[in-house]
Amino acid sequence: MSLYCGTACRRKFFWCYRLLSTYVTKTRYLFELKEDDDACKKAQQTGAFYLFHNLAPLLQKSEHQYLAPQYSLLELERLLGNFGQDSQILEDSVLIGCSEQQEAWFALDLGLNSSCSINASLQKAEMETALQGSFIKLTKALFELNVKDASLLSTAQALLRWHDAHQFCSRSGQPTKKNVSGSKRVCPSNNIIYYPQVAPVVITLVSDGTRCLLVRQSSFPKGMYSALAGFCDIGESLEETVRREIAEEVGLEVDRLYYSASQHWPFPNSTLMIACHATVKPGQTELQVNLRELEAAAWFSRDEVATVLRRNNPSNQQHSGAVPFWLPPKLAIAHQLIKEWVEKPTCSPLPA
Ligand SMILES: NC(=O)c1ccc[n+]([C@@H]2O[C@H](COP(=O)([O-])OP(=O)(O)OC[C@H]3O[C@@H](n4cnc5c(N)ncnc54)[C@H](O)[C@@H]3O)[C@@H](O)[C@H]2O)c1
Ligand SMILES: [Mg+2]
Repeated sequence: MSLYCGTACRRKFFWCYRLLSTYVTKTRYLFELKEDDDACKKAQQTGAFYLFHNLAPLLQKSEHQYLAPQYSLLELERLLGNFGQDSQILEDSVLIGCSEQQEAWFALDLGLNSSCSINASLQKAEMETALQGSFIKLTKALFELNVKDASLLSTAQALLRWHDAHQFCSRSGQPTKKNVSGSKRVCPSNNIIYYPQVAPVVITLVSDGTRCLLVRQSSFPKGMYSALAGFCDIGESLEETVRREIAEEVGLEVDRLYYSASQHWPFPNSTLMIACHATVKPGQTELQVNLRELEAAAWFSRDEVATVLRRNNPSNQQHSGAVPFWLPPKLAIAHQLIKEWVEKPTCSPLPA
């Protein structure tokens, strides 16, 4: 096919373009911004910025939840000017998404010490006053954000953290340079390209048919039980990770395995949580808890779990000195997995 195919072809392209869904158009636009530094710089002119300070997002408290305010490039430049700061810090911003109307969204950390920002450590309290908000740890705020902001800020924090931790090439020791969107970093001395990393983690709700297995680590908030989770080792398939983790942590052998859903999880670093249901053979349910990994593990009936899901707020629970039993909050995939088990006793098997 020749490169130039005339009016008919242009018309065809026009119709193809018109037929693209909003989702596809948005995805193609984001792809262009990731690849093309000039296009991304242009998008910053009309884009919106979310602010962080040492990886804590700037939030404003409304009646029942936190809201994440956005700022235009002009507003940011004015703000930086008021604080006597160089607008060079804007080069540290990372692309985190865009609206359906193709307004690009960026995240910028005003408190991290980055190689390309001269005065990166701005006064936190003064910034908060000027911005009429507070920089709040994501571990505290995540569950009080709407779904869209929770997802955007999780992505933003993961990307900002990755850039902060990958300032130097692990081969040459030289400073790496980020592209405008922040989708990669390159070592100018040897052209090695570094891409943001995600660690795959499986999270599995094990059932014996009538009961499910819930576990707790000593690091969990008091009284909270969750499904069993573990990082994938190099060389493993997801199925192998599930079998190994369950054997390692509670001494059980998996009989059948079903995929459920997945979720990006920002804590403690960026992980991709892959959620599964698993069953063990009837009669092979005796737990041998690995106390190096877990503080406790136990079987719970459907009724017990359903009751806890209905009143799942530790502070609402009336208890006479006893530690309340509760489950992870709605936003966590563990919650969705447990709810799915309570509502749908049988799940469809993983497609071959
Ligand atoms: N979103 C949810 O609903 C949910 C629920 C439970 C756990 N999680 C997340 O799952 C993750 C893994 O759970 P776990 O702690 O039981 O895993 P785990 O059972 O694999 O134990 C953690 C240990 O694995 C090792 N490890 C191997 N690869 C690692 C890597 N890439 N990063 C960090 N440590 C690594 C470390 O020694 C670490 O102490 C945790 O980060 C936790 O935040 C999320
Ligand atoms: Mg684990």
